Amino acid sequence: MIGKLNHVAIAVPDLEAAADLYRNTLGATVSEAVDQPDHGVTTVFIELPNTKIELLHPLGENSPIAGFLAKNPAGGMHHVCYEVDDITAAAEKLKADGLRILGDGNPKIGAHGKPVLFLHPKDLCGTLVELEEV
Ligand SMILES: CC[C@@H](C(=O)O)C(=O)SCCNC(=O)CCNC(=O)[C@H](O)C(C)(C)COP(=O)(O)OP(=O)(O)OC[C@H]1O[C@@H](n2cnc3c(N)ncnc32)[C@H](O)[C@@H]1OP(=O)(O)O
Ligand SMILES: [Co+2]
Repeated sequence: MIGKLNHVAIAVPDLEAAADLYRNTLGATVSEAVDQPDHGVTTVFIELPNTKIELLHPLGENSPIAGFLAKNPAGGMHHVCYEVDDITAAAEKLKADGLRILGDGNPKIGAHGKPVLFLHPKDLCGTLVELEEV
């Protein structure tokens, strides 16, 4: 069911410093910061030859990444995102297999304008997984 690795997300306490590090020290192609109010985060995307890195910083008072950054104040790897062809079919199969879909259970439009959803980290080897329909 899952296809390509779309991105690996890293939560960071200082988005500008992290973007500078990837741009100037690691020599990567780094986007501008974009607020994602529907997701409670600000994102910066880094283009790599075979995938993307998503830098995440909390936006607003109820950011879903606030707890993670409180536990990991220096930042850390937050989620991996796998591509799927049909997110509704994927969600139905995963629910039938007992995995918990986070939020209201329905896909939302993600940073690339495509439907995304998240699966509980305790159901997937301690790793928060995002699915993106491509
Ligand atoms: C920009 C849009 C989109 C895109 O297109 O790319 C994005 O990427 S948006 C990214 C931000 N959005 C989300 O992460 C949405 C889904 N996440 C959530 O709903 C929450 O973050 C969460 C997974 C439910 C965790 O919320 P939290 O408030 O931290 O809850 P708990 O404290 O109850 O955590 C439960 C349990 O899970 C552990 N945990 C939390 N976060 C992670 C994580 N990222 N990876 C692995 N494990 C995680 C947490 O430590 C708790 O464990 P215990 O302490 O053992 O109970
Ligand atoms: Co993501």
